[in-house]
Amino acid sequence: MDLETARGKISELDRKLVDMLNERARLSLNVGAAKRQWLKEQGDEGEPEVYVPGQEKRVFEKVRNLNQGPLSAESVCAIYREIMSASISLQSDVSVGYLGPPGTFSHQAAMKRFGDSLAYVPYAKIEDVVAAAAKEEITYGLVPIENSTFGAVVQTLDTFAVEQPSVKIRAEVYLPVTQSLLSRYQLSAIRKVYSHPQAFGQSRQWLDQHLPNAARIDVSSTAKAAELAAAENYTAAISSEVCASMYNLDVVAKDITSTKDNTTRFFVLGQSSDNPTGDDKTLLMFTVDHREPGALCSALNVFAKYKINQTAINSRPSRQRQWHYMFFVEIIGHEQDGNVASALEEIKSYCLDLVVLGSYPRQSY
Ligand SMILES: O=C(O)C(=O)C[C@]1(C(=O)O)C=C[C@@H](O)C=C1
Repeated sequence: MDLETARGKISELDRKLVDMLNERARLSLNVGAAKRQWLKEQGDEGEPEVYVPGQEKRVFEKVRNLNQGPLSAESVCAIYREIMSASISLQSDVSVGYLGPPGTFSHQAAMKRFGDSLAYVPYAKIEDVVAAAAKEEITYGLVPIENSTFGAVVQTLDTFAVEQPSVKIRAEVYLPVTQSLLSRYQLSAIRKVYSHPQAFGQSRQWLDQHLPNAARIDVSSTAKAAELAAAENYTAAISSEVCASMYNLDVVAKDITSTKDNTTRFFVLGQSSDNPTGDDKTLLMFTVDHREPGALCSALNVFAKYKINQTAINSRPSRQRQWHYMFFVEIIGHEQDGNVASALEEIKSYCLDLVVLGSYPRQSY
């Protein structure tokens, strides 16, 4: 086929594609109206949830399976990400808060999950993102929960303990994370390194080897670190490569993370969890009476009894009583699944307080 013919055919197809995209958009408006109507029938005058992670997972799985190439599954999914982003923004004005400034891994994870058509709002602290989501200053908030190299993000767990009744986890997002050393200086001239404690933890071996004498200063985010390194002499930041161009820095060393496949998991917080999809996880937060021998063990045994798998367990000081802990346990299943509901009922007798932080579709990306 010659150039002119091929371009002519593409142009014809583009016309059809735009028509079809708009047809899909009109259907999405119908979906929005149907959700509103359903809520009204339930006597709820509030706004329906526009972002439905379970439905998006089904759409992504379907288009992946339908795809015959030559486009890669990733390309088709990226296109669909933007189609659904536009669909969300058509249904409602949706804003997503994240730990800023722009360029942080939280920002990248938010963009990965919500696409280009929504409004993004940076906050200086994880606590501020959670509080903003709780007050509905933003529609959704995105917070880091754990990293595959350095473990739990304790600020997020501690914030859940404070804000727990007012936000629900709605979705999880995984983002591959590559840390780099950014600076205006060569390695030998660097005296001080700024970064977030998580990024220092993920790059400790490289730093010990290559910059053992440079001071390591914790700041609120990796993008904040880049901003500071751009303004101060003889300093560097451990940050994302994205921040090099954003803050006018050079990439002095690329991929300094201690482990391969370093990945951070994030939660999307909103007003409610999604409906069960048949493949969900649930995060619980509880305390047990530590004067009772084996209290934690008795609580966890309930999950074994109902054949519920636990995927993670973390503990944080309760801050109410010394040597008293808040446990965070993630299990397979949805709060509304029969076996989970029964286990939650039973486990209450072993817990001083039990909060379901949310149920969300299981993701691998
Ligand atoms: O099915 C829905 O609930 C929709 O709002 C439609 C749609 C889509 O465009 O496919 C849009 C946003 C949701 O996150 C999921 C799916």
